[in-house]
Amino acid sequence: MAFRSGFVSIIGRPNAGKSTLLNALLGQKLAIVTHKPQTTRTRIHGVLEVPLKKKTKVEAGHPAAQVVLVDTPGIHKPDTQLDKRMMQEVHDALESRDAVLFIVDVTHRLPKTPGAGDSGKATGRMGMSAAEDDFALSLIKKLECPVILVLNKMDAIPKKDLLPLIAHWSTLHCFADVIPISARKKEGLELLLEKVIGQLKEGQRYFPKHQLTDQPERFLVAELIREKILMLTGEEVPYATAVVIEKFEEPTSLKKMKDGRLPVTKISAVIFCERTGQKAILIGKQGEMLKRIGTAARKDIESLLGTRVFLELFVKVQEEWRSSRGFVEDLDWRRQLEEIAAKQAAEEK
Ligand SMILES: Nc1nc2c(ncn2[C@@H]2O[C@H](COP(=O)(O)OP(=O)(O)OP(=O)(O)O)[C@@H](O)[C@H]2O)c(=O)[nH]1
Repeated sequence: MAFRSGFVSIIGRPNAGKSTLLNALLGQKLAIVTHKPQTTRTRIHGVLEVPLKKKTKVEAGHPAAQVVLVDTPGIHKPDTQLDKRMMQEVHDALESRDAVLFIVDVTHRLPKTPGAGDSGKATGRMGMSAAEDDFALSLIKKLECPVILVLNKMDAIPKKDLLPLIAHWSTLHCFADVIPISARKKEGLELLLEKVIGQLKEGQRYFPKHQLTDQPERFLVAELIREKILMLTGEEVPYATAVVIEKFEEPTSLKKMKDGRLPVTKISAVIFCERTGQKAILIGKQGEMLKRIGTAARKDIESLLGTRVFLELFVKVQEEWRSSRGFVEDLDWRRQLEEIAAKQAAEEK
């Protein structure tokens, strides 16, 4: 069976489990995950190498493949410049894809269908939920590539609820397949992969075999810091926060030092927030909150980089940055990368 390859975007509403699915398929934490909606702000490429699976009496099998998975921000109606940027990332991720995984959180109650008892009109939270589903569906309706419906969080509902869910979603769109999974428990992923590879065309690798992502480590580091802020602070603070790495000094060698300890990566990061009150929360009494964020992030960064890490964090106020187009665009890691390259080139001259 010839090698297959392709780009597969994972889209869905905030909190559906897109990042959890990406990490589960890759077997490695690439995207940050929290219980808070709108955790993911940019699209993340995760490169998955899948070995050949031979056909058996019970399984169809599949050829070897490279699947480039694209995690995206949750689909929502944009409000601020940051929201607009996040939705642009979703639209970009839907451009010329080989397949799309439309992921749905099955713990969301289904809106009532017309004629089922009362007026049939969904109101309140449920009505809003139906409107958000409609908005998400309107994006996939325009696609020409196959869309697989992924019913996630099956571990959290009774099995008997599956059929009504399939019936409901099948009336809304003609999906290439419907696969129930639990991304958290890693259930149903084999079948999902089989179906995904079934949609890919024969072709060469897009990325070298052992490359996990196109996102450089310094940006993964910024995300790990943001994840700890999301986990440790409440209310509006996490949403008003952006992390920018200002210094990222890697050790010259990854070999252990003479005293047997691992070498050190020196990192400085700025945490931007919108108001002085938020800054006070992020720093905490006698710097206690910033210390907790730093300690938690450092542990994860050390296991990502395989070195010890010296991490310095600073908090700065940038009023209403989420509504500033220029600031939001500067946060884009692809743009930051271009700027770093330009700066280095200027220094070398
Ligand atoms: N019970 C259960 N919870 C899950 C499952 N998959 C994800 N979750 C939880 O759902 C929450 C959201 O997961 P994420 O992976 O961050 O969701 P997302 O779609 O990437 O979210 P956004 O970045 O906000 O768009 C987290 O608390 C996850 O642990 C699952 O299969 N079962």
